[in-house]
Amino acid sequence: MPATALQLALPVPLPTLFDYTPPPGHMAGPGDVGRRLRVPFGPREMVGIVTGLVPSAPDAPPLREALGFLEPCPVLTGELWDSLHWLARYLHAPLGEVLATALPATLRRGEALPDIADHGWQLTEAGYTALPSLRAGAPRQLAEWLQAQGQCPEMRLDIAQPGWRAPMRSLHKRGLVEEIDMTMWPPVPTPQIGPTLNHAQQAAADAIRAANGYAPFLLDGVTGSGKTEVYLDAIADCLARGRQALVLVPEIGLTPQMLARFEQRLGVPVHALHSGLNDNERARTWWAAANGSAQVIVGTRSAVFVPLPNAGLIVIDEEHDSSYKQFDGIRYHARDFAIVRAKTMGIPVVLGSATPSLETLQNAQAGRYSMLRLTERAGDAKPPRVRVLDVRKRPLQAGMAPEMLSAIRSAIDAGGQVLVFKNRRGYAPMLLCHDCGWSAHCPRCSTPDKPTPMTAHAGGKRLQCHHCGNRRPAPSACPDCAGLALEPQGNGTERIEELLAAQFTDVPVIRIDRGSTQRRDALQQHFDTLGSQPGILIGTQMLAKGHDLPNLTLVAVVGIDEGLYSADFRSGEKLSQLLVQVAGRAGRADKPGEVLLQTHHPDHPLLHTLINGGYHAFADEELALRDAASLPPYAHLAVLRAEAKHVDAPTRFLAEAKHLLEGVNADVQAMQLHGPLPAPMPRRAGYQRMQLVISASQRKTLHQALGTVMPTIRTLPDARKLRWSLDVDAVDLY
Ligand SMILES: Nc1ncnc2c1ncn2[C@@H]1O[C@H](COP(=O)(O)OP(=O)(O)OP(=O)(O)O)[C@@H](O)[C@H]1O
Ligand SMILES: [Zn+2]
Repeated sequence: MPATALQLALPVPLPTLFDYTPPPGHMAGPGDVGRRLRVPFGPREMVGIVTGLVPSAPDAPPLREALGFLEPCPVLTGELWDSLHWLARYLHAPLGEVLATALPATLRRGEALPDIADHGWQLTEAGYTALPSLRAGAPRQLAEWLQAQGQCPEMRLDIAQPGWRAPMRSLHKRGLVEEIDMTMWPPVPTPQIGPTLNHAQQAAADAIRAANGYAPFLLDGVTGSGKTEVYLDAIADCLARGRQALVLVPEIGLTPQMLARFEQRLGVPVHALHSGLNDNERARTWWAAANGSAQVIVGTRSAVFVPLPNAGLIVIDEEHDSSYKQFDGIRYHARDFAIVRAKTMGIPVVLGSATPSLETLQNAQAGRYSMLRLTERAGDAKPPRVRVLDVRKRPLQAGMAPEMLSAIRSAIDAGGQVLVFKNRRGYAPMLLCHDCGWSAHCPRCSTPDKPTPMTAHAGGKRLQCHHCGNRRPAPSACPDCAGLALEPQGNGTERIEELLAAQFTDVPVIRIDRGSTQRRDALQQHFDTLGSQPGILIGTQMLAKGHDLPNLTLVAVVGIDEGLYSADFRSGEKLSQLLVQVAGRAGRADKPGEVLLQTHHPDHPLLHTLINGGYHAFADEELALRDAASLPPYAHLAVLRAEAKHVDAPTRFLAEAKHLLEGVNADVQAMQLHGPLPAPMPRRAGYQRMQLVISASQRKTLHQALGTVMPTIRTLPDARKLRWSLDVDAVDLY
């Protein structure tokens, strides 16, 4: 009988699988597929996944021997296993890298499977005694909370007390708390009843409940229309059928409040998966899903890889959000992969948005998705009134017209809250010498033709490149003429904050952007600081989506003009989504909302269409334009990118790739190749960036061509020397 070898996918950038003889004493069998195996690879050790069994030919050179399995059972099985194979083929990516991306980091590194017994905490006797005399601070606050809870599992702490680990450690050191094993979940509070669904919500909920098997829905509901209530109804129905539900949300949307709301309403533990968790926590949730003990999983992009042995529903909130697309490594799109999984599992999938992506709208129009519309706001809330403010020739302060400032004043005086939106972080987008015209550029991202300005921060004292992260102190004198007339040009959120804080000393003025809100719970802390009192929030697109601030009555949009004339074909879509979403924060409860949109281009067709016809009018026009220009969603794109310190090698590599693609047989004539050309951002962090855009009207054509040439492209001599990537369905051509 010929011996059987194990075939393995390893996390290496090669499209091949690797054969090994089984570890000593093990007879390979079909049950090994999907198991993690440690193997020698070159001088190193690696963890791979068994993909199949192969007969080892007696006359072939001897294979290396595997070191050992990491556990007795497969970690990847069933539908997820099949879907990941599909994903590797679709992205033309090595299977080993795709499988590694799907696994939680600890499992990828070869650590043991997590212990999913539930750990919890409680006060000790000493803790109860010492509590009244503890100093005020985080540990005391946590101890008081624990006293009220009795015993509390860690997962509940993650939701209700974000940042609990440090104060818990401090209490633990003093013997005031102890860790306990909570194999049984304490009951979640009895589910709270939500608002009675309105007619449109009920119709949407009924349609989802009636679905049988794979059924994709677009829940297209204006901002504040109560899409979340429809999701909750669908999830409750899924739980009642004894099935698991996966909810994908954008990075920004996953707040402790949102999790708590889901848990209260569903009456079961809600398992979160997001970048704020450590690797062990992520692995625990992943494995709890694989065991079916996690019934509801709410997570950001990478949560699309959780195993769902007993799935009943997938929800993708804000389906248009760009954070669903992975921008490096394995460039998957979580929304699209979620739909593929739903199809394989034969379950409904709900895509929700007030501003659906054009891809999704086109799928709905073509009848591939059922369209569910919520055209009115829920409850008594009314849509906000939108006014365009023409600021040509107006005197501006920190980029804001006097009418804007007085509107903010009126809103505050009426007891409301104001959101000032400016999609530019920092103090000013540029530092300029008024004497000689010198300006600060990033030395790592600029080219002679295309200088990249550095953004001024801290009132102009620091410089930062928003493309590569390069930072340095601002010079005190002009490096060219030694003059002292260095001036920050233009306006970012910091400068707006400076002005508003000086003018509105009677209310809190809070800036929210990536600079001020590094930590996940910081955003909520900002909201808590504000409470329901009058005040001003200044923010970038972090503030545009998903937040429900009942007292927000005015949204002041300062400066969107940069976006109106961008070269990227998706810029109109992105800008429209951003504007509609940010406008949608106003007037979500009983107080009416107003949106003031300041621009130097009041007659721009995009603004005109959006304001008079709304997002759908824009989308219809834009879809017609895309169709005429053969752009996505009417064409399918892949971008081959390459970069190096010097531009020659990337150019040569892409030219060879192009040559190979041109050589593919005749039935792929319907394919267009653009490039090699410098990327719209031709240099970043010292690397020259080139790209080749491949497009085809038929998805199949594109994939046939890529399938034919990618294996050869990987073996080109330059492929090993360069940084390069293939991005199928690229979203950004940057
Ligand atoms: N049927 C209803 N009756 C009364 N209030 C409701 C109803 N449905 C939802 N609401 C309330 O309306 C508000 C908006 O709901 P929700 O946050 O679900 O909207 P959304 O469609 O997700 O909005 P967005 O897309 O802007 O985030 C919430 O405060 C919610 O509690
Ligand atoms: Zn830079």
